[in-house]
Amino acid sequence: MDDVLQNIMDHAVAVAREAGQVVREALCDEKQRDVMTKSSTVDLVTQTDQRVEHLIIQSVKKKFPTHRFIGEESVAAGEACVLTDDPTWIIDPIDGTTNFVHSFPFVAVSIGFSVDKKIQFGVVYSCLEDKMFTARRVKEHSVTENHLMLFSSISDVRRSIIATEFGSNRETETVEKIFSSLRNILNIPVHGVRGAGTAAVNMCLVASGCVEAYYEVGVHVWDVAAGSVIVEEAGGVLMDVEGGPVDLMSRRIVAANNGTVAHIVKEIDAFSPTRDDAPPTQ
Ligand SMILES: O=P([O-])([O-])O[C@@H]1[C@@H](O)[C@H](O)[C@@H](O)[C@H](O)[C@@H]1O
Ligand SMILES: [Mg+2]
Ligand SMILES: [Mg+2]
Repeated sequence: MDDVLQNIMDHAVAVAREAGQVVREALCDEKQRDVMTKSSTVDLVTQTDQRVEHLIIQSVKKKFPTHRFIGEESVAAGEACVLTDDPTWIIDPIDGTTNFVHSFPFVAVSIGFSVDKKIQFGVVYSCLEDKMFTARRVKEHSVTENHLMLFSSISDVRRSIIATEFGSNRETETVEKIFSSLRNILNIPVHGVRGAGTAAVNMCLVASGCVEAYYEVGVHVWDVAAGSVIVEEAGGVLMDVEGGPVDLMSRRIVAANNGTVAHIVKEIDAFSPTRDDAPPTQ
């Protein structure tokens, strides 16, 4: 399986880089950043998100015709978000669409690959920074990135920077929960709170020692699938926001450099969005 998996991963890296070039070119063309909305007026999508996802899926289908897909924009168009044991590509064609629309410099192509419901490798290409983060689930740590800094060994959360996002749900109750968690984290106190505007890049910031932890409630499996293996293979830990094992379909995640910092979970005012794999409502 090793050579076969490496061949698949090599293709993921190549198609992520190709997709990143499409994103960079689209950034220069207002039309290709025209905004449409999905679950809320601030949950943005553009024709470029859709075009990049199509490019990736068609490229993979040619080489690996039996593989399955979970793509953010395919799910938005009505495809089921169901993870089977089959080889499955979990794709966020543009993670950080709001950043893309506003030319804010953190925009990633995120590709996770699953077999037997386990993420085998992750590829996150931060395409405006031209940083390619990859990791493959093997015994030894396998994270590669051309700018990887030292993984953070900080275990005192009062000396940490924590990353999070405000998401795209503006319902009063959700916003209250988000600010309640933010207040609790800030009052630890931590050195700072940051957000790149993309879950995948936030997780790569954990893996590269730039922040000590990232948490969010409201993400989707395509936001975090690739980053999950990049964090773990860098030596980090994943957890649910209330502690316990992470469930990538639950829309809740903590990614931390170590188990001590992961205890920020006790500060998070958790809630449970509708799961990614929930049956469609009639
Ligand atoms: O939509 P997208 O840009 O692919 O992904 C984004 C995530 O990376 C981010 O963590 C979340 O807060 C945003 O609401 C959005 O979901
Ligand atoms: Mg995303
Ligand atoms: Mg996206």
